Amino acid sequence: MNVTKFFTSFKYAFAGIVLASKEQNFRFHLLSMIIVIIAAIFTGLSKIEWIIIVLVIAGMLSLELINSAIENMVDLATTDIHPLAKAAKDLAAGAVLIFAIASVIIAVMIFIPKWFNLS
Ligand SMILES: Nc1ncnc2c1ncn2[C@@H]1O[C@H](COP(=O)(O)OP(=O)(O)OP(=O)(O)O)[C@@H](O)[C@H]1O
Repeated sequence: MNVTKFFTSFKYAFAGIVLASKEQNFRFHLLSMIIVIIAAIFTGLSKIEWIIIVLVIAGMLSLELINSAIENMVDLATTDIHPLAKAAKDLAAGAVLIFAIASVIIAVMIFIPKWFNLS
């Protein structure tokens, strides 16, 4: 195993996250993540609820990075207006939207019963 190559790939992966942090959508997700973590700390979650929250946050941020990567690849492939370019970008954006909706539903299912003593 090449240790130098292994750590270099970490450097590039981290550069990707830094690059994404300049985008408005990613910053919105980062802000949401901070709010959710603060809410989770004050609400008091079980271990399994924390696991779900961590998975949802990681999934959301990862999906946003993949969406940005697809947008960049499409822009690199063509500067023309093309239905396939539109489809690629819209499909990626759709994937982000589906996960975002699921994340909100999961957050509501975890937090609301605790806040209003419904569980
Ligand atoms: N080359 C293209 N051909 C056809 N439609 C395109 C093309 N590029 C973008 N579009 C359409 O315009 C929309 C906005 O494109 P844009 O490149 O601004 O992406 P975006 O989703 O707004 O990304 P960002 O997160 O950078 O704002 C896309 O979702 C797509 O529907």
